[in-house]
Amino acid sequence: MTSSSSTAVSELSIKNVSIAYDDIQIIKEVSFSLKEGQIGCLLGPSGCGKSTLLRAIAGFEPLAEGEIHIDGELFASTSYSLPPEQRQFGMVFQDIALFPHLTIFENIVFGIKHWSKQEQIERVSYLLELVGLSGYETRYPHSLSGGQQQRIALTRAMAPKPRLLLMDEPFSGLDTKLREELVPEIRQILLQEKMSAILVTHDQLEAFAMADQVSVMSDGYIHQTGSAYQIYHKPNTRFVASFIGHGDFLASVVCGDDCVHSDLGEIKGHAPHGYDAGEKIDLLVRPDDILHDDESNFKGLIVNKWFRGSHFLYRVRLPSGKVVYCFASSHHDHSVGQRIGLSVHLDHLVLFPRES
Ligand SMILES: Nc1ncnc2c1ncn2[C@@H]1O[C@H](COP(=O)(O)OP(=O)(O)OP(=O)(O)O)[C@@H](O)[C@H]1O
Repeated sequence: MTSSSSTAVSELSIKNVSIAYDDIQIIKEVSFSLKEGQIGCLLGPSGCGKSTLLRAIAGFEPLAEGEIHIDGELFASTSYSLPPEQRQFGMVFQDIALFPHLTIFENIVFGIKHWSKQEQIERVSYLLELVGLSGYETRYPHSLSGGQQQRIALTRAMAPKPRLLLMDEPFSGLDTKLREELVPEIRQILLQEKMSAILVTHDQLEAFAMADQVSVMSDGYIHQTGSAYQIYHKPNTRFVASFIGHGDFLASVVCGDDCVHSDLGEIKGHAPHGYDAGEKIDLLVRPDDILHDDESNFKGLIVNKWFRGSHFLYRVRLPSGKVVYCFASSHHDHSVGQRIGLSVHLDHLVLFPRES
């Protein structure tokens, strides 16, 4: 086999997949697809089933229901499973697991030893340049920093030109600063290689920085699959609304086809919301919907505050007694117990049926 015999771009389709351990359903009828060359993310709290779903895609878990296809070809169903080694997928894990006794070159060619020597040399040289580590061929893993080792782990997984790259919390062992640098860098590398990939993470900022589409999971279900913008601004369930970013639900009443009456007064949206006048609903309010404004007569009492460098995040008690988040520029340093002016910037109404 030569390097040209495998493809680096694939479309993945997960249809109605369920997975069970000892009759306990862990993954429940999940469906999503990933276009070729795109990066998807499975995002959710610990124990929601992200790794289980990723392992099933890799071929390590049997399906209790559903099908997995790559480019229209059946990879797994309840009665069939293409063996993992025949799927041509690459994998990167949190535990970097480079072989310590092998050089960087030997680590990277591990999955392409059947290629000709010349092809191996060209592939390693190309990939090392891509990840900014040209000339590291003869070094050993212990002489590399954590970020460099993770880049090599990625390089090793990409070397055979996998049809799909699966990454399970690959950045969680790295410190925050390094992660912030490395994540967008790796996204660029994957885009440049047009490599389809799926990232598992519980960190939403990492998901936002890496993925074209994010599937938000909870308790074995996928609640929503969409862009970072969609899941933040147009969450389709209460779970997504509260898991992604900060937010509060204000018990409100519909007062027209594009407006609601809430603790913030009457709020008019820019589009019809689909609820009937008089209906009781909950309105999602994000910190960036309520801004500190010295000129405003609408006041809130600060009950908590967090300095975030570029801004302050305040918890403020509204005149109604309800407590909400509020954004302020970092120069507006007020104390807990102080009353500050608030202005409401909310015209995209996200409403949910009232919970009793
Ligand atoms: N081999 C197994 N046998 C039985 N139950 C398992 C097995 N592997 C995982 N589970 C259970 O399945 C559920 C989902 O686990 P999974 O590791 O997929 O979650 P996760 O979202 O990746 O969590 P984390 O972010 O903590 O890694 C958990 O309740 C876990 O205890």
